Amino acid sequence: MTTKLSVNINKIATLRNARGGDVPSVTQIAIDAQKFGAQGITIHPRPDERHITRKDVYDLKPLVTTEFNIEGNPYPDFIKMVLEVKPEQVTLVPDAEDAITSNAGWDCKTHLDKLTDIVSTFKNAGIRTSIFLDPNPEMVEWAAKTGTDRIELYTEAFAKEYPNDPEAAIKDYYETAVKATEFGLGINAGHDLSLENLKYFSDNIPNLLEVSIGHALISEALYMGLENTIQAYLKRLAKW
Ligand SMILES: CC(=O)[C@@H](O)[C@H](O)COP(=O)(O)O
Ligand SMILES: NCC(=O)COP(=O)(O)O
Repeated sequence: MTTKLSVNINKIATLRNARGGDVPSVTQIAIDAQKFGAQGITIHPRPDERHITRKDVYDLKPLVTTEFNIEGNPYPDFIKMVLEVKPEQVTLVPDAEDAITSNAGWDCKTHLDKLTDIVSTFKNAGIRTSIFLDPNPEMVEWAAKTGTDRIELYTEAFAKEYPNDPEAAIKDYYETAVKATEFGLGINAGHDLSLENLKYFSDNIPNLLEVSIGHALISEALYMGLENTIQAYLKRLAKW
């Protein structure tokens, strides 16, 4: 089983918004990223529209011919928009409106009733659900109780520790992935994954279905070009 690469294009919108026009075009990048081999497009429309706007979400829907993954904190407006757009997947992320970026996974035990209700709403609409989760094996059981299809391993801690001690960096993620498989949950991963750390991560996490990567990938594309960068990521994920 090869892990799918979903390219997060938030940072294209960041650059576009810097001048208020349509350069670079978020929609054209989505088309081209898929042409270059991306197996999904991920966006994270935040309430302040710092990068991806609501308009982007609707504009992108007909253009994503691979898999469309919309991430966000399930505020009522977010839920309404996702139900209207109907992406292949929605990823629930518990970040505060003013957070500089996503910075934690869900406490599924504390928020069990809320998450169960939201997961059910999306699944009844035919949208696959994924819950952003810290690498904590004990949280997997609570994630499973929500009825979610998948978890997304929040990989910032791995990315930070990997250069110093790869085995220590992967340990909790491996154990969480094993537990997720035991509970029948699909496994996604994302946040701060890069060309440097991705192969080690994907080689050591069993049953990894999808990685969503944006910040590093778009930054690396400034030097290598988008097509070369996407191809380099796909090579890291290939299981020869
Ligand atoms: C959930 C996650 O870790 C990232 O997908 C997040 O979307 C990054 O958001 P920013 O691009 O706003 O940093
Ligand atoms: N879910 C993670 C994602 O979509 C991209 O995170 P990052 O690569 O921008 O840190």
